Amino acid sequence: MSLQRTWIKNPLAVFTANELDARGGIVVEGSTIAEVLACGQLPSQPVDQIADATGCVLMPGLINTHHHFYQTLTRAWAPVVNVPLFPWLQKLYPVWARLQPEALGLASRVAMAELLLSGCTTTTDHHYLFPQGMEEAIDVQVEVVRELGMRALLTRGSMSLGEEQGGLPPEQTVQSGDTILRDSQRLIDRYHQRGDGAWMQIALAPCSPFSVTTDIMRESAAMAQREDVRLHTHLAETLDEEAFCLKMFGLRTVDYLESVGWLNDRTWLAHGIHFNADEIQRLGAAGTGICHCPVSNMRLASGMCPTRDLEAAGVPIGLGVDGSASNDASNLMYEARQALYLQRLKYGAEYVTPERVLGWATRGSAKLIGRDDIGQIAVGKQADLALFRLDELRFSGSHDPVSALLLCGAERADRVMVGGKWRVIDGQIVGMDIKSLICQHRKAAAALIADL
Ligand SMILES: Nc1nc2[nH]c(O)nc2c(=O)[nH]1
Repeated sequence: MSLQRTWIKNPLAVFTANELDARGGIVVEGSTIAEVLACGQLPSQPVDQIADATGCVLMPGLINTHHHFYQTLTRAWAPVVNVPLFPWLQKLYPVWARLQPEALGLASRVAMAELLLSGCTTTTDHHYLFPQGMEEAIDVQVEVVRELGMRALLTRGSMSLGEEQGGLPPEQTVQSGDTILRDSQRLIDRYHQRGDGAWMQIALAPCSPFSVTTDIMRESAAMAQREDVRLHTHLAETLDEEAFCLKMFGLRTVDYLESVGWLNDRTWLAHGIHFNADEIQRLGAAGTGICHCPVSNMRLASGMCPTRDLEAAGVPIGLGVDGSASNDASNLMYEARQALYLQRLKYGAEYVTPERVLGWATRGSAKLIGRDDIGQIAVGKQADLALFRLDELRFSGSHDPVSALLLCGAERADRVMVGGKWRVIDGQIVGMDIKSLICQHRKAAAALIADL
């Protein structure tokens, strides 16, 4: 049986994340991109369907490389609106310790729906809370990913260093090393897909230096190498974390990372702000990736990721929205806009261009999660695509369409395709009752903080 061929025709402009000319549109065959047409070029063979992209910017689906979906239940919670990371976490841990599977399912659905509507086709999630009753948290998320038809890299997060051992999280939120490793192995065996076109992948993600033991860092690295899966953690997010590492381990953060076997190209780090020049060179030599989370870094006043210095040293840069208790939006286009403006303050307008930032959100993010089959428009890549209409009021009078996406504040895709299937049409998620989801999610969010 021949595969269905769809010509996405007549785009106003195309951002390919490479040097290709795709002004003639692209042909999708089954789940992949079969033809990239230069200006005026026609498909080489007949097509079954035409998708009219008139007035739209066509681009690769965005890729989100850091999130905590469950935190959509604690957005804009008054007690933590005006505090930095450590007190923010200490106030929130007891709330999050109440999380149960149904609420996690709703939270994950809300986060992914927001991402999808912002043009995101692949997301990661860093889930590190497994209180009683939540042993199958990642399994719950797998079901939601499948329901929404996105690609995902779900990370098995963990916390094992409780307050009694000098860590930050309370005892009821930590697990034993054995439990963490057993579940990590189970999830890899059950869900991790390999190769081009993978829909579901698993990575290992001990939470942060102040919430996990060195043993679990080392053992996770060993398992990741044995199973060939990726490693993820928070690092160098705040100066409090740096002080913690110096006090607890007698090491700066990157030395600590190296000491536990993580300074390599299997690892990508969330935030990556507080590095010195030598550490930046070492991260680059190792090929360790950094996920820049500008909104969270501003919200928690954590600092500013040194993206240009990192890139100059060879560090791959991607983008992430971070958890919704510190952003509080799961909109990757909005995040890209914030990255553009924040980074311009440090590195100037000439370096921090819309194309560079969209590159971080697509091809750069793909590299962080070890994928070459997504994040750009080229023949043979997965047909993960986003189309943004530029006929809304906010774009009126704009000239350069790709720049306009960020400068005029695009926030909602008109159409989104994942692996050749339309998941968003006319700005609506296919088959999803958003009103009902909001109603259930709001109830779950209210229940989580009730009586506190
Ligand atoms: N922005 C965030 N940083 C963190 N560090 C840590 O241990 N947990 C978190 C988190 O949820 N968000």
